[in-house]
Amino acid sequence: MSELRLHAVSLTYASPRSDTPSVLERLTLGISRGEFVVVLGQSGSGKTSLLNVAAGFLEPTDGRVTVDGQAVHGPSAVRAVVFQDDALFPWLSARDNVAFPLRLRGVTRDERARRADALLADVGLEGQGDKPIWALSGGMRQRVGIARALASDPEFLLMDEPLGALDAMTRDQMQELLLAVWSRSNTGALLITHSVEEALFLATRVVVLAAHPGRIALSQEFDFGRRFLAGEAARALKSEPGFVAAREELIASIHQPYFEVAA
Ligand SMILES: Nc1ncnc2c1ncn2[C@@H]1O[C@H](COP(=O)(O)OP(=O)(O)OP(=O)(O)O)[C@@H](O)[C@H]1O
Repeated sequence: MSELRLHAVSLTYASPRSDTPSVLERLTLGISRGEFVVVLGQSGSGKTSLLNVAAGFLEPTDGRVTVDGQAVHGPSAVRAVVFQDDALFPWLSARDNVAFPLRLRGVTRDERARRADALLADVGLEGQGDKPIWALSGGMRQRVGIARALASDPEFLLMDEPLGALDAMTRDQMQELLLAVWSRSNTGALLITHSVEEALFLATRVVVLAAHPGRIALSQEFDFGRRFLAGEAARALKSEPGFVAAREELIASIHQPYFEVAA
């Protein structure tokens, strides 16, 4: 089983001051294919920094990042990233946005269009390929972003607040879609969110970061998402006593002093 792993990763942003504190300190975290890891933590606890290190956008100051034990440096198609603001090319159609990574890989024009349309259908946008980006709603744009990330056939899907800008109803629908896409694509997912409910619903494992310096304060497994995929209703799961109790415990843990655990 393929694994993306951060080994004792520390990160300090370059600063002229020598006493700049670490943003991440000796943080160890593994994400296997088939796992859905969701990271919670107070603002400034280092969540985005952690994702940027995992994606290869930032090189750790200390420690290392591996995929299947092999050290990785820099971004790669194996670790696809979905951003909060979708980061699409506004002058291209939905299809051409999704096809873009395929174009970089030299896939022929017809094959690109065929695969892009299939990926759009996978995220519920069948027949919408010709639409320009500006004609799509926020939720639809985010779906195009997810389809584009999947186009490179990644092993890992890294998502920084992908649903943060959406209204509550669209966000609920997109959570369900994310679970379906994750399950079908058999990727390892790493998602950052400020929503404890979203974390609980999606995650096979929730990781809470403690701040200053960013480190893992809590790592706990859940199965609400898997139960949803097995046919249970989302609303029923989210109002279950076990879900509500876990939500309250996670909220409390985000605001507490911590001891360190390895994930
Ligand atoms: N490019 C940068 N240069 C210097 N410091 C940075 C940079 N990016 C982030 N930081 C600092 O690193 C710390 C962690 O930031 P990060 O964005 O990773 O936290 P976060 O948990 O994602 O926060 P939020 O929930 O508000 O998005 C913060 O103190 C932030 O000010």
